[in-house]
Amino acid sequence: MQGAEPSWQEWIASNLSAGCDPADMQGRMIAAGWNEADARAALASGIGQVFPGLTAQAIALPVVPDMGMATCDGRDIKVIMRLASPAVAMCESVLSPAECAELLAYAHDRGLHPSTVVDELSGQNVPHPERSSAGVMLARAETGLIDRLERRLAALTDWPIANGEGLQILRYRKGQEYRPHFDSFPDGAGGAVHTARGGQRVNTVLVYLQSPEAGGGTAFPACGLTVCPQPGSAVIFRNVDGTGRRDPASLHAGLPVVHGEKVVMTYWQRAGPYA
Ligand SMILES: O=C(O)CCC(=O)C(=O)O
Ligand SMILES: [Fe+2]
Repeated sequence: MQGAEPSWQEWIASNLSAGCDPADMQGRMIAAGWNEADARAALASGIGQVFPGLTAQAIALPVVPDMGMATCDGRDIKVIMRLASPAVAMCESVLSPAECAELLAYAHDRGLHPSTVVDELSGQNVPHPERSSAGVMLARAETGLIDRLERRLAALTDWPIANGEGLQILRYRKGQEYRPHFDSFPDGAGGAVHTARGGQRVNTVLVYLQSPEAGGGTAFPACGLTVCPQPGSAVIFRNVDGTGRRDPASLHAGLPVVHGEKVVMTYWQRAGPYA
C-alpha cells in the first residue's frame, strides 16, 4: 500500500495543515495512481495525525463548482475561475439583469436597515463599525423569484436547500465596507448559540446585484485575491476545511465603496438542515 511511503505521508500532512480539501486531495491521489480505498484510508490516518482528537473522517460539504459550465434551473452558469485555498469559484451569469433589477426593487420596498455582526463572546447580533452597510434578511421562499434563486444556488453547489439560510441583501454606499471577517461562527459559547440550529456556516454564495463605479471588491487577504463585483456574477467560497472547522484562509472583506453603490445578495449554507 502506498500509504506507507514517507513522501506521501508528508504530502498528506502538509496539504491538510495548509487547509486543503481532503476530497480534492483524494482526487489528486487517484490521478497519481492510488486506488480509492487506499487513498481514503491514508487521508483518514493523516487527518487523525494533523487534527488529533478529531474523528478521522472527512465530512460532506457543498460543492465549490469546477471550471466549465453548470446548467441550473435551466440557466447556463459559467465558472470562470477557481482557487484551491481558500476554496473559491467565480461564476458568471448566475442571475439575469432582469432578476437583479427585480431583487433591487424588492429590497428597496422591503426597507434596508443598518447591518449587524455576531458578537464573538455573547453570540448576539450587534451593529458595528466593522460592517457599515445596510441590509435586509429575506425569509425562505419569500417570493416566487426568491424561491427559484435559492433552488438555483442550492443546485449550483449540490447542497440541500434545507441547509440554506434565507437570502440576505446588503447595500454599501460610498465609504461603506465590511472589514475582514469570517462567515463561519467562532468556537465556544458565542458560536454555539448559532450552530445549535443548522451547524456551522460551511459555504457562502455571494451574488452581486449592482456594482459600484469604483471600489467595493471582495478581498481574500490570505491569498491576495480581490473579486470585482459584476452584476449577476457570484463568488462561491468555503468557510471550513475538509473536517468542518473554520478555514483561516476564508477570511474576507467587502472593501470600501469609492464611488456609486454596491448591492450584494448573500446565501449562507449550513452543515445541516436549518429548520
Ligand atoms: O460585500 C462583500 O463583498 C462581502 C460580503 C460578506 O462578506 C458577507 O455578506 O458575509
Ligand atoms: Fe462575509
